[in-house]
Amino acid sequence: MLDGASLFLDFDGTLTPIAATPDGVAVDQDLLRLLERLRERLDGRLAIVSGRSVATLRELGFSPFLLAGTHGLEFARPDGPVEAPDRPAAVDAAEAAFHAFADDKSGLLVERKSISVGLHFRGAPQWGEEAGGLAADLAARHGLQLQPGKMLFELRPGGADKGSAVHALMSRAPMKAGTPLFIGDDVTDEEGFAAAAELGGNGILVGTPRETRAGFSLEQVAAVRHYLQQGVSA
Ligand SMILES: O=P(O)(O)OC[C@H]1O[C@H](O[C@H]2O[C@H](CO)[C@@H](O)[C@H](O)[C@H]2O)[C@H](O)[C@@H](O)[C@@H]1O
Repeated sequence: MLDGASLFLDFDGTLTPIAATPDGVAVDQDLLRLLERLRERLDGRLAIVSGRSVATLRELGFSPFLLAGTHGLEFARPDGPVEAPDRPAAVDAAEAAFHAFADDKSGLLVERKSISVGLHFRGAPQWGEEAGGLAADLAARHGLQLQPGKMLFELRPGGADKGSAVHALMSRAPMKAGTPLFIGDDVTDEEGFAAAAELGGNGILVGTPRETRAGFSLEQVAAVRHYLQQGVSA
């Protein structure tokens, strides 16, 4: 399936196991070398499509790759400038409200991102329902998009998702020369799977089986790594 593919890779939960906190993830040199070799084999048709900001993806080591960050709101060519909307004042207001809710509750964490903000409750799942209610209220009040994730509620500007990112990248070189294959684990990856299918490609869901628009599955991050390694050596 990798032959002739334009490969779209999610990051958290796909290329690296889920960690207790956003800062707890690590990107090893073996992974970066593997992705570089794969990109070479695919004539450049490899992109990382993540909920992380482009700035964070670059801090993690992905500067030399084609990137779509913040769930399709930001784009950057390898080592090139970042195309992104400005951070709206509404996101700052939501961030302040998240802090007012979270700062006196052990285990909750507010993640400030370039043009969005996340409220993580992995360290305090008992607050998940209330955190979701707050995030929904703030989304409605400030005209923001509510993006649920894994033990996480994010608020961001609307108008894009991982599906629109796939469509945008597939309209340009180098990705447009291949058939899209989207690999991801999260609900936010479903739009990516759907877009890949609309364009004649497919998706691979990583992790616990669920209703999905992906046609294939891999059970865990280690299996993704193995699959990509096979793609390089085939
Ligand atoms: O689209 P992705 O690359 O999968 O990014 C989605 C979000 O991932 C991060 O949060 C998730 O991973 C954390 C580290 O493993 C984990 O602690 C958290 O519970 C998960 O929700 C990241 O922090 C977010 O900014 C991304 O949007």
